Amino acid sequence: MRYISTRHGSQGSPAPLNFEEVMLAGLARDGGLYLPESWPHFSKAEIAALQGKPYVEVAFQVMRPFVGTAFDEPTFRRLIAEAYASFETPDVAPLKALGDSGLHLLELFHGPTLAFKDVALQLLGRMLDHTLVQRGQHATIVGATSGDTGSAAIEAVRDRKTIDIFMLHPHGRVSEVQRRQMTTVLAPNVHNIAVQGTFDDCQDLAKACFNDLAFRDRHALTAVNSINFARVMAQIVYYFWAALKLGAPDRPVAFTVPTGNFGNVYAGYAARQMGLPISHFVVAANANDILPRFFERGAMTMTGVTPTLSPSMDIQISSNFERLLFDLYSRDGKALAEAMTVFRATGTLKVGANALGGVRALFDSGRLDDEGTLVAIADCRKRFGEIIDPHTAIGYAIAQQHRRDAAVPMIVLATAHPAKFPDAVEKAIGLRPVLPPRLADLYERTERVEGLPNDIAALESLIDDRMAAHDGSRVAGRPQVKVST
Ligand SMILES: Cc1ncc(COP(=O)(O)O)c(C=O)c1O
Ligand SMILES: N[C@@H](CCOP(=O)(O)O)C(=O)O
Repeated sequence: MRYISTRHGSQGSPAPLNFEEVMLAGLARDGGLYLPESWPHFSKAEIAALQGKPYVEVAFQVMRPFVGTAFDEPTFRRLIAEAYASFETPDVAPLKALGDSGLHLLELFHGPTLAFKDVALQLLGRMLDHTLVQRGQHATIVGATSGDTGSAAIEAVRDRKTIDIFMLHPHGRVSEVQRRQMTTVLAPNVHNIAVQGTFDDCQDLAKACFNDLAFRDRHALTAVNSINFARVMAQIVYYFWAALKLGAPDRPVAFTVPTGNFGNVYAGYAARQMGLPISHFVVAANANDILPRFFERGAMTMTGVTPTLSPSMDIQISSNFERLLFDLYSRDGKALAEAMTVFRATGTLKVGANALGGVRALFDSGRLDDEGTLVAIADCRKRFGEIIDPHTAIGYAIAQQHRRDAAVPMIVLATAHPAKFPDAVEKAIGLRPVLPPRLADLYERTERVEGLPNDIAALESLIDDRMAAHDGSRVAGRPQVKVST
C-alpha cells in the first residue's frame, strides 16, 4: 500500500511512501497528512469472519493491509500481542450496554495511562522501536498534548534507546493527574515542556519543527500525534470490534465521538470507508465548538480556546480535519493546500453546498458546556450506575439528541477513565473516583518539566541543546544513525 499527502501535487510534495516511511515521517514534508492512496475494502463475508475473534486477532486482520511488508506476520502478531497485554482486560475495549436505552459505552481507557490514546500508542511505540532497532537508527519525537496523548506516548516509549521524546503541553491547562502522569516519568529519553499557550499553540510549534526541514532532518523527527497515520490505523480497529459485538456486518451501528483533534472520529470514518456498516457519526464538542459550527454552516472559523472541564478537547484547530477535507476537495491536494494557507491567514475555511450536504448526511454534531457536562455525569450515574469522565459525558449527552433510528445501536466512545478528572467528577456526583493501585502514589512522585514561551526558536534551541548533551552521553553501542524522512 502506498500513502500520499493531503497536499500532494503542491510545492515540495513528497512522492508516495510505504507504511514504514510514513510511520517514521509523521507529518508529510509539504505540511500535509498522509493517507492511503485507496482504502482497503472488507467484504461482508470478510467482516463476518471476524465475529467472535479476540481483540488481537481483529487488530491483526484489520491492520494487516495497511502495513504491507513493514513487518512479517509473526513479528506483527507479536507486537500486537505485547501491546494489548499491557491492558487490564484481554477484551482491550469492553462494550457496555446502558440498560435497554440502545446506548452503549465503548470503554477505551483500560490501558496503562487510562485514556483511549493507549490503544494506538502502546502499539506505535513498539512498531517504532522495532523498526529503529532493525535499521540501527535513532529518532526524535516532537509531540503536542492537551493532556492524554502526552502520557500515553511517554509511557509507550520511556527508556527506549532508539527514541527521545519532547512532549509539549499547555501550561496550567491540563488536569493535575494528566500533568503528573507525564512529568513524573524521569526516564532520560523523556523531555516534558510546559508551553505558555494553548494546545493549538503546542500543535503549531510541533508542526513548525517538522516544517523546518533542516531541523527535522538533523534530529530525525517523528510523530506520535494523530498526524501519524499509524495512530489512525490502530484506532480503526475498535470501531470494527464494537460493531462486530453488536451484529456487524448484518446490523448497522452509529458512533458518538467526543472530539478535539478529529483523529478518533476520523478513524471511524476510515472504518466506514473500509466497508463497516456505520449509519452515522455524532461529533461531540465542548465549548470549543469549531467543528459543530462547521457542520452547521459549512464554514470553519477560528476563535480563541476556552478552558473547560474537558481539557483534552480544548482545541480549535483540529489537525485531522484536513484528512476529511481532502475528500471534500475531491482528493485535490493542490486545492486543499491553497485552502489551508487561506485558512491560516484569514482564520476561515468554507466549503460549497454540495460538499456540506455530503458530510451532513454522515456527521451530526453538537456541543455541551461545563454545566451540561456535570449534569450528564450525574445523569449517567443515576440512570445507569456508571461513572463517566467529562469527555465521555459530552458524548453521552449529545448522543441522545442524535439517534436517527431507534433500531440502530448508538455507541459512545468512553475516552478516559473518570479518575483522570477527579475534581469535575466529584463536583458532579459528590464522589471522588480513585486511581488504580499502580498510580496510587502519583501525587507523591517527583516531577520534571521545563517551561518555555510559545516560540519556535526557543523550542528548537532547547531540543538542539538537549540532543547535543544526550548524544555526548550516549554509551558505545547505542544506535547513533539518524533516520531521514
Ligand atoms: C479524553 C479525550 N477525549 C476526547 C479527545 C478528543 O479526541 P480527538 O482529538 O481524537 O478528536 C481527547 C484528545 O484527543 C481526549 O484525550
Ligand atoms: N486531546 C489530545 C490532543 C492531541 O491529539 P492527537 O490525537 O492528535 O494526539 C491529547 O490529549 O493530547
